[in-house]
Amino acid sequence: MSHFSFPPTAQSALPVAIALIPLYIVARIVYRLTWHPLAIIPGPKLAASTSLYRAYYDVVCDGEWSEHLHVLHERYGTVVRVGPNELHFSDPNAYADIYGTGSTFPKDEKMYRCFGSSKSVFGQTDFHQAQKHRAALGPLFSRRATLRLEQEIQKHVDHLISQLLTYQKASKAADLHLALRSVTLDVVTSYCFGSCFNALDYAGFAHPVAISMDATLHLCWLFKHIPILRTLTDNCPQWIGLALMPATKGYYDQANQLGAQIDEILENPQTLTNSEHETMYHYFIEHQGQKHGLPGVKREESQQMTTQEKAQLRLWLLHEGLNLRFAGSETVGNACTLASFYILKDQFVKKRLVDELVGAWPDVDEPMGYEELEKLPYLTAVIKEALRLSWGTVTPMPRVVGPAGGVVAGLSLPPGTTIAMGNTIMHRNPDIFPDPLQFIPERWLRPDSAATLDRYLVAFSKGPRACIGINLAWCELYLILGNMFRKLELTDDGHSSLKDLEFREYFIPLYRGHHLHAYVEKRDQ
Ligand code: HEM
Repeated sequence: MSHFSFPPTAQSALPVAIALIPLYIVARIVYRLTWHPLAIIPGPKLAASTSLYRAYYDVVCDGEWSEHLHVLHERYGTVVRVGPNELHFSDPNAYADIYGTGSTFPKDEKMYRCFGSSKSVFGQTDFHQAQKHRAALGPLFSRRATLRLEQEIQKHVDHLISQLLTYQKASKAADLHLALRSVTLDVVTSYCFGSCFNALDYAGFAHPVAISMDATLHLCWLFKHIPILRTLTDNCPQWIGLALMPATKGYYDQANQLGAQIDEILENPQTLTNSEHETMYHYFIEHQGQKHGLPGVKREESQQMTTQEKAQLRLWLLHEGLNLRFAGSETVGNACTLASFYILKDQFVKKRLVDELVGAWPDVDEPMGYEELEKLPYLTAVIKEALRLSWGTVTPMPRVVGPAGGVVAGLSLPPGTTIAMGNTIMHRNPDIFPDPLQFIPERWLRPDSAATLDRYLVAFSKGPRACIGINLAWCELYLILGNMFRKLELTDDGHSSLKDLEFREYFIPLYRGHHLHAYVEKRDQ
């Protein structure tokens, strides 16, 4: 007998255990289809049986889930069981119950861990822990703080205009998609970290971070459905990651850059005094961190921190930084690109917008601030419509019902149920937004629109986990679009079509079509 053979009992138990696996799987499926508390909710049987149903649409169909949800609601009604433990809603009232004021549902760990920033405000799934983070970071994004930093934002917008004007001399079309991605990247990095990526200075606006995002975003669904891949990626040496996926270079570059900045600050917090304005580091390190029970530190105490404490704080700041960079640039960039697309395609919209801007801002050499721009009704309507059709996030943001159960749209839900309602479902509801796929700024000009429409614009989500950067986002949208269409005569190069706005769903929309390009001239009057 071999020295390595199993004892007789284990030897006979192993085949039995193997034989029981299929039985267990079948029993689980039967349970899910019959006795499970969600068994009465309509939906595809396959979805109720296994989460591989969703994985198929996420991974194999390349980010097709949110589109598939529209089909499911057509077929099954306003509540659909889309996974063994998961419901998706389309009733507009459900949105308020899931996300609105008073909602304390935690975020779904299975989804949010795939982004690899669990310590950030965004990645914090626990409701109460997230509120502490929001209390610490919130003041950086208050309206007052944004107004204080308006000139900083304007500086980048001015640079965008002058960089676009270089295309006038070169007589070639500028890549507006990358230009807008670059300006939002520069704004968010200088606003949050006090050190700018200078993406606008790259030839063709092709900063590696702007490029790498599109090239790596699709990995998130693999990470979600095979979590070990996330763990391996986070822990493997960078050179292996780079060898396997050269497109991750931009991601690693920014993580290294941010990491170096954090190390410097932790080593010598006095460097914060040299900063031109307050950044996320000031809010966490100086004012708020400790106050809210987070691993914050006061400047003078940082020298006494143990290596372990420093590592904890470093990871926390890194996650926050990486997330803010992502959350703050792609979203605003997408909304600006989409607005530009429709403005350039529709001469009526363009004329009405330019007329309004020229009328309100006759002398282009005089600055026009955010607070004046936000009073312009047509510009406001264009921005709202662009937010509606750029969706914010396109993946329904999953929340989990707590141990006490919950009620959504009048339906009682058992503990542990994952619930969501996607922004595309809300923004494409024809009862709220007739002709939902058409870009119609005029819908926001109706006298009753503030009362009837505003609450259904959910691009920033709603409630206690809504976008923390909303004030900064609005300010950027007004300054970028207001300045671009007042100061420049932009003409579509004729190569983009509606097809290019078709997206794959990777939490945010991923546009793979031809980038919007435009010829640029200076507007004289
Ligand atoms: C047009 C621009 C923007 C849109 C449409 C947008 C949309 C959203 C949405 C829908 C969420 C909720 C995500 C979820 O529940 O999983 C969110 C959260 C968040 N956003 Fe934004 N966002 C924008 C700009 C920004 C900016 C400029 C920043 C900051 C630099 C920012 C930072 C955040 C953060 C930190 C969260 C997480 C909040 C939490 O989980 O409590 N966003 N955003």
